[in-house]
Amino acid sequence: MSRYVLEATGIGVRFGGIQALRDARIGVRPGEVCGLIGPNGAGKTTLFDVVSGIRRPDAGRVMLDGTDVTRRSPVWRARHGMRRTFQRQQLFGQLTVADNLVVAQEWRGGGGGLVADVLGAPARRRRETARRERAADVLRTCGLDALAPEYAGALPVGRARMVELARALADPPRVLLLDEPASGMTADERQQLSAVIRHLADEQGCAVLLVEHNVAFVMELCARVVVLDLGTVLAEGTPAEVRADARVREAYLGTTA
Ligand SMILES: Nc1ncnc2c1ncn2[C@@H]1O[C@H](COP(=O)(O)OP(=O)(O)OP(=O)(O)O)[C@@H](O)[C@H]1O
Repeated sequence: MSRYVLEATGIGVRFGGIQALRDARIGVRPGEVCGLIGPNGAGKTTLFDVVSGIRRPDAGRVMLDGTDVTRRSPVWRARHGMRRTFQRQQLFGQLTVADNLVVAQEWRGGGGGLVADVLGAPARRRRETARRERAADVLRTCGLDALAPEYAGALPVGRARMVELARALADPPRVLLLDEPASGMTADERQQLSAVIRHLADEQGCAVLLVEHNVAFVMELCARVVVLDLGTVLAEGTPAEVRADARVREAYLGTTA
């Protein structure tokens, strides 16, 4: 089995008197879809924040492709192929769906700076065209092409969530972190979401880690599931192994699956 492209080990995070994470760990391999589940307050979002670089842990380390990135910024991690979405939507509501995806590629710079922007230098225009084409491709992959000219702020929640995913894909990620991607989606939308995530993992070798409260969705999509409880890993394995685990049933699944 291939090694982890993303691995966090021994992670500890404390908020005042609350030990949110204690010796927590998570790893994802290229082409793997891994689910992170657990009861409210288990520490899932905190672990996500540590992995994506938003929060520095008090203990432990995060490795990306064999490099210790524990002290690297979220931007540095993004430049090295890591993308994430958030529980709360982060789209630019006054921009169209297509423009949201174009903007997501702007961090690479346009080439030539402000002067090139103002003068409309050919290299700048070519880059803009390439970004628009890339945006159109990703929207097609996500089944969103019809929404390209719509304002992102006017979309129903399930569609907006899908656009968030599309935006995270505008620059092809090697590691994708999805926080509650299916929340607010209809059953059809969830199915479409699953298909896009599977395509990313299977065809592009992307490593996907997702936090999701919809346990049925996780169990169907993910090859491996990690269960967090009280800030530490309670169990880990295939969906069938996790479902059969007595401690997991007692702490979590007993009431939800
Ligand atoms: N900024 C913060 N300040 C203080 N305590 C926090 C903070 N963020 C999280 N916590 C606490 O840390 C623990 C883990 O929270 P976290 O949000 O990571 O859990 P979660 O598993 O994502 O929960 P949920 O499923 O409800 O989103 C909880 O006890 C929470 O109250």
